[in-house]
Amino acid sequence: MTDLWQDAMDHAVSAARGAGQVVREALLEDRMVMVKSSSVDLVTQTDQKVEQLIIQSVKEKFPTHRFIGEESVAAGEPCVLSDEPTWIIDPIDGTTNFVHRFPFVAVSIGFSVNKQVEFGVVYSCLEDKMFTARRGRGSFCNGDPLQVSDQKAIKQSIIATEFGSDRDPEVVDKIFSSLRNILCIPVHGIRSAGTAAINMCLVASGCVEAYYEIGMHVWDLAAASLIVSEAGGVLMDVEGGPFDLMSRRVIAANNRTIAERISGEIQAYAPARDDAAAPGADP
Ligand SMILES: O=P(O)(O)O[C@H]1[C@H](O)[C@@H](O)[C@H](O)[C@@H](O)[C@@H]1O
Ligand SMILES: [Mg+2]
Ligand SMILES: [Mg+2]
Repeated sequence: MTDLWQDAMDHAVSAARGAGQVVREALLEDRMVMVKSSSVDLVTQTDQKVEQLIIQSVKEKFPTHRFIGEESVAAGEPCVLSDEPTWIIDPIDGTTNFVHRFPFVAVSIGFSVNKQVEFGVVYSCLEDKMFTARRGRGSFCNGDPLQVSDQKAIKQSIIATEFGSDRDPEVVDKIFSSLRNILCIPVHGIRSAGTAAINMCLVASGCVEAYYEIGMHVWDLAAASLIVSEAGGVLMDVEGGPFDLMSRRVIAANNRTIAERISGEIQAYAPARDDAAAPGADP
């Protein structure tokens, strides 16, 4: 059976590869760092350039498609997930890593129709790993199939998380309280790659059993969420409900038991949703 979105997915893979080349070249040069919501929420000209390169190339081939791009939203574009075919782009996931040359940086391209992710592409540019997933057809890394870990015991698990860019002491207290609870289960270890997309691809690859975070955005999650679920993993809200792409909260795990155990240890809070300012969104 022909796949309606195969052409778009092929384009996403080639756009991500091209973007990765730009990112690698930029790492050899001086990087001018700017800030967005706070002094630790970083952006560079490379983030902006890569996003524009991807969007322009898509517009030429798929002129009716819509976009949610991290740097476009930062520049004032609306963040609307409609039923229309929508490209959800994080040009550099791991900008802080990129700025410091910490070697985990990804280009993330998700594609949704009817608010459902149809394919996801995460290119870990420095490792040269191309993670892909097509809904219903599995997840792959450089063409090899991915499968989540079969570990059932959280006490024999590695859990990934991130600290984000919110430095409100109350939020930081909650982050540390959750981390303490999970570490003291006890688990084998806690890891942070510095990019949500790569953390989730590590879950899909079976290297870590779960990843959780509050505060990242739809562009960090869209592509990798499908890569996790197509590798056999589960996605859940941090309070145990269904995963919501726009809620800025996620647990991605190898199985439901581990996801639920983590959810029981998290001190949850609710940052403003990605669609909070969208027309018709709940206040
Ligand atoms: O801003 P970038 O580097 O695209 O994305 C990062 C998120 O902003 C941050 O909240 C998260 O902790 C980090 O993992 C993510 O990749
Ligand atoms: Mg990101
Ligand atoms: Mg980014």
